[in-house]
Parts: sequence; C-alpha cells; structure tokens
Amino acid sequence: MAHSVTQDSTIPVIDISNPSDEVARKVFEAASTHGFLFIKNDGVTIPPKDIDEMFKLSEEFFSAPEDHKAAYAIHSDKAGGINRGWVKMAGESLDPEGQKQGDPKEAFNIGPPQPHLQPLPTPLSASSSLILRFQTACHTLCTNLLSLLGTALQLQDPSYFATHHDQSLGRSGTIFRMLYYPSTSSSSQIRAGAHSDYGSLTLLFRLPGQPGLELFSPTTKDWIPVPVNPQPSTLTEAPILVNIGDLLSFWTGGVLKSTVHRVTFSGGEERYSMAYFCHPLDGAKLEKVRSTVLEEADGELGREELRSQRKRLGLEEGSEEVLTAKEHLDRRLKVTYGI
Ligand SMILES: O=C(O)CCC(=O)C(=O)O
Ligand SMILES: [Fe+2]
Repeated sequence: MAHSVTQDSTIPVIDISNPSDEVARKVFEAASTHGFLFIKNDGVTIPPKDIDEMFKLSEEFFSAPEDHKAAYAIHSDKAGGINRGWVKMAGESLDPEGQKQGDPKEAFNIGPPQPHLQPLPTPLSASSSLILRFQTACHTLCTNLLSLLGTALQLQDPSYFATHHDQSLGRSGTIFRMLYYPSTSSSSQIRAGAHSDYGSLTLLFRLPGQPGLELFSPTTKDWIPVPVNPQPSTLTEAPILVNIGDLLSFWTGGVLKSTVHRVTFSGGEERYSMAYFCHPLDGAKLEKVRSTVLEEADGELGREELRSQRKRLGLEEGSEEVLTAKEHLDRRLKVTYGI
C-alpha cells in the first residue's frame, strides 16, 4: 500500500462503524499526516448522553470548595496513588521549558477500574457506575482504533497494538482526566502548554462554544485551531477527537505523528474538557514494529520528532535502548510534576 501525503490540512471525520481495509487506510492516513482525526459518533460506542452527563458531573465537582478537592490531591494515598486525583491550579506544566508558571487549569485523574475503581470524592463517588461505563466505552473505542491501525500497517498480527492494551492482562498507565480551565482576565495566552501526549492514543471531548485547542501542523509548521464540531450542518453530535500519542510514534518509527498541541485563551471564558489517555500495558516494549507499510512510508518528519523525543527522555543519541511503556511514563511524569 503506497502512502501518499495529503495536501488537505483539514482533519477528516471518519466513520469507523463498519470497519474495512478502506476505513483502516483512512485512519492511518490521518494519523500519519496530522496525528489528529475525528471519529463520527455512532451514538452507541460512547453514547452522547453519557458524554453530556460526564460534563455535568465535572462541572459539579470542580465547583466544590478547594479543601474538598485538595483532600484527594494528585499522587496522594487517599486518591489512589501516583498520577491519580486532583491537580490544583497551576499544579502542572505541560511545557516546562516554555512556561515560567504552571498551566492555569485544574484536573482530576481517574485510573482504570482494575482491580477496582480508586476512591473518589463526592459528587464523583455517587456516579461511579457512569464513570466506569464511560471509561470502558472509551477503552473500547481506543481498542477499535488500534485494530484498524494494525490492519492498515499490515502487521503479521493485526491485533498486536490492541492486545497490548488489554486491561484484563495487567496494569497500564491509562488515565481518564477531567479538565477545568477557569475564566480569567489574565493577559497570558496559554491555558495548556505545548506538548505531545504521553500514551498511545488520546480521545478528547470538548464543548461547543469553548474553543482554544490548537495543533502544531507537522507539515506546515504553524498552529491550527481544532474545531469542536467541524461539520455542524451535517453532524448533530460532535465527533470524537482522537490524537496519536508518543508511544504509537515510537512503535512506528515516527510514521504515526504524536503531534504537538496546546490550549490558548480564545476569549478567556471558562472551559471544560475531558481526555482519555490510552496507554499500553506497563511491560510493553516501545520498539518499532515490523511492517512493510512503514518501510515504504516517508517518515523523515516523524524520525526528526522521534529523535527529539528520545533526547528529551534522556536517551543517548544513536543509542538503541528500548524503553518499556512504564519506564517512558515514569520519565514523562517526572518532568511534568517533578516526582
Ligand atoms: O483541553 C483540551 O482541549 C486539551 C488538553 C490536552 O491536550 C491534554 O490534557 O493533554
Ligand atoms: Fe494533550
């Protein structure tokens, strides 16, 4: 399968409800040019009603008093340990080299429900079945996408990526995150610093009328706003935004793009978003998969990005050292939180 670089800079909306080689090719094409794609919401895999309810729950939670949220501070035992719980305002820097202060946002991280859901504060605790259903649905969509990518790459085992995300087989860094960006009159332009995501795939949920997300185009090298619903006249439900994270970039030698993105103020109104960061099992080795499609693809831009990623992670130039998914995540969390 020859890989052609599309000249169209718009992020495509792809309907994956009837998977086929053609659908797989479209997903691969978008993932290897923009690193971002929209998935048409089929109304079933992640029911729009659940998305709405999750946003309502998130608003309710973030409006609680500071000390109520602080009792479940990120990394604390009460919140279930490392990378779980509440991140206070400016408690995290996604772009520590480019920003003096932390991002002006709050977040709450929820880990996978295996062996059981972490302890949650109210009102989240009262909606644990909704949260569980939502996490499971997000994971199913990620697994479907990973299978399509394995198919498009013509891997010997097309379910290779998907199997490495089978949560029944062990622990992973997968994290579901609710985000709140308070309204502000600050003159600062950035709400979430420029970064690439740490996992393999990210699903992003945003609300109409709350713009701000921008991606740094790997081809044109400029910032492009990402609309919440790119086709409002034909799509009643906003499609689900997906972006490729660092680990799929490692696995494909940079052919799949872990595209840098950020959130800008765009008016300074308050803003809510939710992200499902899908990670492989902790022991998964981040080595390039064998694929003739990859050999044929023009991966120069990706290789360049991969080189700088390896450098950021402290890997020696030219070294062949292969990290596991857990080693990679530990290094990224150390830079983000200083832990
Ligand atoms: O809030 C958003 O729209 C994006 C957030 C994001 O990119 C992240 O948390 O990794
Ligand atoms: Fe991100």
